[in-house]
Amino acid sequence: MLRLDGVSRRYIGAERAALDSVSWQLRPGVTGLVGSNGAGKSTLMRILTGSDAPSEGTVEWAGLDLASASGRTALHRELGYLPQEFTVDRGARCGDVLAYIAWLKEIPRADSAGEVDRVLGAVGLADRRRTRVSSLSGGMRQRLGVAQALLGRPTVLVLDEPTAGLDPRQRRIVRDLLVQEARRASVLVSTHLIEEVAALGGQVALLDEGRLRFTGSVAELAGRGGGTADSVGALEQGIWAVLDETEVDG
Ligand SMILES: Nc1ncnc2c1ncn2[C@@H]1O[C@H](COP(=O)(O)OP(=O)(O)OP(=O)(O)O)[C@@H](O)[C@H]1O
Repeated sequence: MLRLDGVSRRYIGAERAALDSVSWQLRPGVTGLVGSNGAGKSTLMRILTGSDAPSEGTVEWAGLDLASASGRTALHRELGYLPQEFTVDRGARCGDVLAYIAWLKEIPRADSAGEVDRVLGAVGLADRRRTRVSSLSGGMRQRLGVAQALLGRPTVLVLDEPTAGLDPRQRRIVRDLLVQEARRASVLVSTHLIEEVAALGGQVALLDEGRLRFTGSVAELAGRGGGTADSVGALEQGIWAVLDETEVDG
């Protein structure tokens, strides 16, 4: 279980904490992470994956503190992460990029080629193994980023806006893929699209100005908005209701 306890993150010179006393754990299945621009979603994801350290509080994976090298190593064996800015050598071929990441992930050499083909197929890039990254469209590059996160069948998947820049059909392909992955993994997906949260189902975590304002199921959040989980309008209303409630509570 990946877990945050009292986590805050203050960037030097910033007026407020990017994350403020967040205690939370990532559950099995899919969780949509929502919040407005600057709410702290990417910061939370960097801290959860051990890419950044909290200013206060602890992050634990399977009982090990991510402040320790052993904790980070244990997590990285199980983790697939798509950071907000996924950058790779544009001159490299897609298959080589993935083979290199497979090597970093310590996937056995005998399995590497098969695994590269599997993840390329999963994101609809099966025919792009020898294509250079520079020749991909923006949406294809984004899907390559999703593909690298899937290498090695991780049990924890953290994806920062994986469907950003994808057309509706591709968004759906990636979304269905994540729902499928969530049958055997804990999947955290940040998004600005409420309809995406509805389509993913599962859990929702709502961040606002660095504070975790809601965690619960899509159905619960929609219920706060006076509707059912399949209603995007009810989910939007639910988010507003949560933010209003918290303001009143101070
Ligand atoms: N490296 C940094 N240095 C200083 N401030 C930062 C840094 N990274 C993020 N911030 C600030 O921390 C806050 C949270 O940013 P973060 O990127 O985590 O939000 P977000 O919810 O992912 O936003 P978006 O939806 O726009 O991607 C913002 O106020 C941002 O300006």
